[in-house]
Amino acid sequence: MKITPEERNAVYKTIFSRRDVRREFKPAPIPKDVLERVLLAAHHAPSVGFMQPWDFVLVTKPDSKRQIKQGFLQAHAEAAERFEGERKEQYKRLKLEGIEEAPLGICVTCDRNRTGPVVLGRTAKPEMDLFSSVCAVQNLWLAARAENLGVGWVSIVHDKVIRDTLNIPESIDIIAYLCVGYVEAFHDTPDLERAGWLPRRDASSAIHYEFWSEPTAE
Ligand SMILES: Cc1cc2c(cc1C)N(C[C@H](O)[C@H](O)[C@H](O)COP(=O)(O)O)c1[nH]c(=O)[nH]c(=O)c1N2
Repeated sequence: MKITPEERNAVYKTIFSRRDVRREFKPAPIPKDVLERVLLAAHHAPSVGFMQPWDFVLVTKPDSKRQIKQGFLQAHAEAAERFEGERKEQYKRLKLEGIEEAPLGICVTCDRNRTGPVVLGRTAKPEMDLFSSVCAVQNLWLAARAENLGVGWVSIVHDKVIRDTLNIPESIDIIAYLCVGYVEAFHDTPDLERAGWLPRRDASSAIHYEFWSEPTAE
């Protein structure tokens, strides 16, 4: 099956216009068929040894969101102390989650024992199962964008809060907590870029031919 130029353009459009969304979530629920398509796309991610270590815990109860939001507030306050001076003040001004505003939360997990102790492709690099679940996150993120759904990844929460709130067993790793919902708009550039936190690196500085090369001073 060949991808047509129009289809290729749609893929690139989706990739380049995907954003991490923390604000402007609309409360409208996500139709079941739309959510099923997005989750099916996530489930079709690549995985080491085809172990498919992920699960998706769907969170809609206000009480659960409230608990996770409380966890965010605590971790966020701790995080602020790690920055200094103006950077700290800038950090505190950033909006870094939409836990209660988004109609849906999705916790993506990784079952590191899913297919037994020896996994094809994991023998030299055991962390490959975790990376596989991250591939599922990215598939979900892009499929959601193609459905005009915003996704925001919230990692400023200790695992224990999410584990306790969602009753996730100790044997399962927590990979991501995602806020999902329709949004007012997708911005052209990342929030952190617009806020002056960091610029996008020049793409060419990330590409090295054959050997590692230090970035040249501009
Ligand atoms: C593993 C991981 C973890 C986080 C993020 C991303 C990833 C990949 N990002 C989103 C991040 O800030 C964002 O992707 C970049 O700023 C680039 O913006 P776009 O995603 O292109 O809009 C993120 N954003 C945020 O507001 N709160 C958070 O806790 C996190 N955590």
